[in-house]
Amino acid sequence: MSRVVEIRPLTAQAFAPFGDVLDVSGPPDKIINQGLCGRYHDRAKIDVTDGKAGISLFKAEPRNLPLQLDMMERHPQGSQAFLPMSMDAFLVVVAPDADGAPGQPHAFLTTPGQGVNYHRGTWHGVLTPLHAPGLFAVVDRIGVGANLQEHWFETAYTITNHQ
Ligand SMILES: NC(=O)N[C@@H](O)C(=O)O
Ligand code: NI
Repeated sequence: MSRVVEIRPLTAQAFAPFGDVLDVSGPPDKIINQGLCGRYHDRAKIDVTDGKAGISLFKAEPRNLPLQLDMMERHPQGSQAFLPMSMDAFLVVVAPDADGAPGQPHAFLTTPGQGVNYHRGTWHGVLTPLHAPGLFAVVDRIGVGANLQEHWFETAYTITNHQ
């Protein structure tokens, strides 16, 4: 079984088993502010137990491709959304659960301005910008107690895009 994962363009359909895609493709749900703003209303499921939803900022180092994926993680007590604060694509890696560990990873490239919201318990790679400044707003659980399960692969996957 190849440990090479090809990056594909992110689509809401392909990502649906793992979470929500946030973007302004298509018409807005509401026009507000005297017709000067489109509201894309309630587009992601925030799901938190034993705590509250909070907004944090992440400033992450950009990575180069191909990427060695050594670890995936999940948050059993809450969803986690990454909303870019720059118009740069970033890498999103997710996997189904396979008996308590990540199954086959899937790698996606966002389009500039797209964000993602991992559903509670979705295996994912850590935030992986591909361009500076790597600045994101993050909406996730603020609470006490552990909310992070990591899985370190014995053999890393290689995340690549041949473009
Ligand atoms: N641990 C943390 O706050 N960040 C990770 O959850 C991540 O997905 O980047
Ligand atoms: Ni996370």
